[in-house]
Amino acid sequence: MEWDWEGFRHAAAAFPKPSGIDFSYGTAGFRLDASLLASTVFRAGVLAALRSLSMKSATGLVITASHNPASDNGVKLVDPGGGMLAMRWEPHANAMANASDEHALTEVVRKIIKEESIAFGDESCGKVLLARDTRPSGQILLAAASQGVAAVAGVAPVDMGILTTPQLHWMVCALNKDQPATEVNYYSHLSQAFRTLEQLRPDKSVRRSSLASESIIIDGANGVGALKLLQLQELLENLQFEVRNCGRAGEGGLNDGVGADFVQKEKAFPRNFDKSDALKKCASIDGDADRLVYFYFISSTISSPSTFNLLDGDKISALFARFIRNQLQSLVEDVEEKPIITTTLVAGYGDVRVGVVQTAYANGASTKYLQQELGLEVSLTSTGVKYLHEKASEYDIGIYFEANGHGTILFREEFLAFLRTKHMWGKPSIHRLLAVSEMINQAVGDALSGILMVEIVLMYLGWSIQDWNDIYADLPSKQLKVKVANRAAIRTTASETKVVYPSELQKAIDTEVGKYDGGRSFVRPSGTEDIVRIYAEATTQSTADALAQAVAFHVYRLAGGVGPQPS
Ligand SMILES: CC(=O)N[C@H]1[C@@H](OP(=O)(O)O)O[C@H](CO)[C@@H](O)[C@@H]1O
Ligand SMILES: [Mg+2]
Repeated sequence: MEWDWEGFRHAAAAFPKPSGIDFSYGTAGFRLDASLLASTVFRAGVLAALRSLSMKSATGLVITASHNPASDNGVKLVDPGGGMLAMRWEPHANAMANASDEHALTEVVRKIIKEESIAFGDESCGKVLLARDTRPSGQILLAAASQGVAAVAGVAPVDMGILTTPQLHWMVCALNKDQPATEVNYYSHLSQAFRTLEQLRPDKSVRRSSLASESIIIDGANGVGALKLLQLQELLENLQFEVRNCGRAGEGGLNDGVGADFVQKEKAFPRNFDKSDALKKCASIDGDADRLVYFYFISSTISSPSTFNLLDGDKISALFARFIRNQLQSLVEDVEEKPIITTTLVAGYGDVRVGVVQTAYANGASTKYLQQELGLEVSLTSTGVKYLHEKASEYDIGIYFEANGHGTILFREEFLAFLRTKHMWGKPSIHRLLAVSEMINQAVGDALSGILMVEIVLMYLGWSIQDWNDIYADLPSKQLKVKVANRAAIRTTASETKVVYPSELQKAIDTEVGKYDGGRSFVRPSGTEDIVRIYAEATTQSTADALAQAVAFHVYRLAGGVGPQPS
């Protein structure tokens, strides 16, 4: 098959790059005001098509700006395994997005084809699955991406319509395993696994604690996830949830005072929730349904003030880790002698490596709980799901979550194959682990499958949301942002916990940390905004606040702060 370069240039010329913008494939793809994105998504379509040819498998592309305002949009690329675009290809994405015109773009594409040894022939055929969230700009941008895919010889775009980001990841993964890449199959997979886990509950009569409630109220962020939750609900007999903020008239706009990012950052009710929901189990997902947090409110009494309780990604991770650990423990023959299962010797398999992956933003109390209470190995990576996912895939069972609520549980294929051959052992824990691997999205963090997992674990334990919250108390923490002239001026090491440049900055942070009992602080340049983030933890809220303030001041002073100086 001949590449029609003239046709390619012609197609690209219809999507001129806006001048004066430097596009960057950040922590999670390109994201910007929607009016500036047509050229970028066309080019992302071209890249997804090239990646498909290079891997001889289907890839994916989703138009979304997640928790950002409705006027923004963005594009995320999905690799054949269902994970995010291989980091090695990100420079290609940047080079293409920033090519000045169709001629420069053609040169960049030729270079990528050569570097990646992409072959074109009659037999070469690729496929790119495309989806979008509910943003008004989505349809036009998806059409641009589709034209980008079609501009590459031998690659077909397939429009999957409106989906959550994790649904598209799941479908790319399914398609490449020759399974039906349909929404119906996604729901039936999740709901079937949920039912299996319900049936495998050890003691169905386990008494729920007083606050345990079957029902759950979910804030859908007025986005795509809300619509999909309603579809999922139809297949679940024993799990009731009420979805608020579905984008109905009068409920407000996408991500506008609603959604997981809002709830996690503000530690406050999203719109359409209030004090009348006291003691109810509530959850919130983000605008593309790849993040999940839980929360509940306790009203004030004569002796205590009201509290808004957030159960973030760290707490979800701890709950999942506890469940996985318990299931594995019952696979070990001499449980008594092996109460701690960082590695568990399972007859016929050997050491099962279980690990939990966190970033430096994980609350110190969660790390302590995982290590000391559960006896699990905890690894630290840089911020960004792509790093956590990669690390988690090194384990037989790897649990990863960012504090913001994005995460999942990954099972190594060899370990699952082993479990499948051991069905005859008759141990329910084998069937439970297999069902969890079917229910929880193996491609990427998925709020929908996350909700099912949280609910089933609470059901097993007979726990209320408050019981779950009480597994550990978060250390008081504070996050601040400082605007600097050039965020690249700060360089870090040790999974972003130490500054290497400017070196005086780390010395100043160490001095400040030394002043506070139990203090911890680090700074890093954001990968999604033009700022430096400051994180501080201490034994009281006022000392955590003071430590964060002091460190923010040093960032401003030593790393080229602009605008108002932190006090
Ligand atoms: C502290 C924080 O929440 N950082 C977020 C944020 O990245 P930054 O590089 O910190 O801007 O957005 C990322 C993409 O959604 C997410 O992966 C990450 O956890
Ligand atoms: Mg998201």
